[in-house]
Amino acid sequence: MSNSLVLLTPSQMAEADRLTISSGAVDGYGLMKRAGQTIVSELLRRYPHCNGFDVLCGPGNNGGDGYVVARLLVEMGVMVRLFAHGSPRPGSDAEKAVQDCPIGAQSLSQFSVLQGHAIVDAIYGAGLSRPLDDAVSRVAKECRNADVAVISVDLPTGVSGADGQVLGDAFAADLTITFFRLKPGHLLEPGRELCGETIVANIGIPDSVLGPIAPRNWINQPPLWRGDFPKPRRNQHKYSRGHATVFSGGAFSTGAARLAALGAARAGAGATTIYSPASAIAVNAAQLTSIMLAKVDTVDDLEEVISARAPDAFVLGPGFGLRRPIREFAISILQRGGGGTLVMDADAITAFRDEPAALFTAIKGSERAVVLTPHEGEFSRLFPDLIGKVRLERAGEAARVSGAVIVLKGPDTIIASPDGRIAINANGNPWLATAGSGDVLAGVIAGLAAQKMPLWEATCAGVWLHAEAATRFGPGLIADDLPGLLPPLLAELLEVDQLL
Ligand SMILES: NC(=O)C1=CN([C@@H]2O[C@H](COP(=O)(O)OP(=O)(O)OC[C@H]3O[C@@H](n4cnc5c(N)ncnc54)[C@H](O)[C@@H]3O)[C@@H](O)[C@H]2O)[C@@H](O)CC1
Ligand SMILES: [K+]
Repeated sequence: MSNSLVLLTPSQMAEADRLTISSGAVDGYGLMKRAGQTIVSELLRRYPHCNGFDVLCGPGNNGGDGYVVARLLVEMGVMVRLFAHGSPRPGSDAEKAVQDCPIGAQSLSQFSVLQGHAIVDAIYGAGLSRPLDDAVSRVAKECRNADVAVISVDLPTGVSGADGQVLGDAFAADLTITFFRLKPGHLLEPGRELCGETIVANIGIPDSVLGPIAPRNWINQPPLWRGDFPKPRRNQHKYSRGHATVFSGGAFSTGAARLAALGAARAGAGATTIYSPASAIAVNAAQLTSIMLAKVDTVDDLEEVISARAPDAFVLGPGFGLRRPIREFAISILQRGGGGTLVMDADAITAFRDEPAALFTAIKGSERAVVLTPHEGEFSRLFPDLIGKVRLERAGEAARVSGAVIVLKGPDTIIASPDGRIAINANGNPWLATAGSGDVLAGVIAGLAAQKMPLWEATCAGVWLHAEAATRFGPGLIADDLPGLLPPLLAELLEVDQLL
């Protein structure tokens, strides 16, 4: 699993600093000087024409980075105005940085925006622990409302590195420079938006510190799961490649199932079948070519089709409707042995709002693995106890409570495994906010799971592929386009030139 995709919480980052310092490789002030040096290089490269920099320093090490930046800029003859909020603890690295800084600081309360100056925000970073006080909020607001470039050190002051939430108020940066690894707050909204462009600087912390830290959060990018991505083999037949199935809604709502089925088939399932109620068979039949069709109205019908040809994956929920026996279908699939995966989306999630515990018990007692793909509304129906917690915590807790892989959908989709691993998706885009796109996603995940890709990895891959397809298509995307956009992405992932 790729080391470069690791996300570190602020406390894990503090541990990375501590391990680096205790290894003797570099001391704390040395790390701070390297951080300051990197920031200054970026400032000079990106803002060569500004009249000067206003460096705003807090009382901790984030402020310490700011004092190093101010010193280096002054030494280069650049105009600097320095503003301090609180003073560093005696004996701290930040205090050393103050002592080495050739210019004095005014109080932050004296600050007002000066046209032509860029702002270096070094008030709080990883140590932010409570809402900003009025003095800092006022400056954050003034900078947000002014036409001025803001460069934030580590994180925009006010944004929590742990979860991207705003504590009281926050700066909105054009550029955020963080160190060693991204933090969840750089990817989770609203933090991501407030960071502007984010870059990760190497300040000499060795990758070896990640061993003892054992991180559990990652950015969702192909190196996270490429090694598990299903590779077709010459000796496979269609069923051994993986059989995915999708439950259709009634005659007036069959499209969602077809979108999911096409998603599964394009993701590489060798065979895909739609289980349709008798009332919708004619509508489905008229629209399907390579996708197979079977009649399923009752739990008995379901048992029969499963016995005839045990599927590797099921998609239940999209367009299904709540008046038909959706809970019974879910429970029947879970209680029947046979392995494989059940992807539950939309109505399949909502159907259990009055008895979520019954679903979780069935999932935990089942031989099958489950993925739940709720958006926020569906999530709160199934996990009302978790309302009020931040998204990252909610997704992780929901996975533990339910025993399912959770895809908490949004601009920053989170994929949480019951074993505690979490990936945050970073390639989401506005084009995906279109009817039916979630149905395709459920199908793609089922298609990958049907090929025996490990489930959390399959889910991460599905979320990434789905978003990447939309990004490459851009404006005008409708969900019908998505399955057809997958082949070139698969070709890249599989490096087909080398495969055959
Ligand atoms: N050796 C290290 O640990 C390194 C740390 N670095 C910098 O150090 C930063 C973390 O430093 P710190 O842990 O000192 O934390 P911060 O500098 O972010 O915060 C300082 C302290 O302010 C107080 N505080 C937090 N929120 C507050 C609020 N809203 N109002 C008033 N006071 C508040 C807390 O007691 C906190 O410890 C990173 O963001 C990074 O910029 C870098 O210099 C690289 C090396
Ligand atoms: K900051």
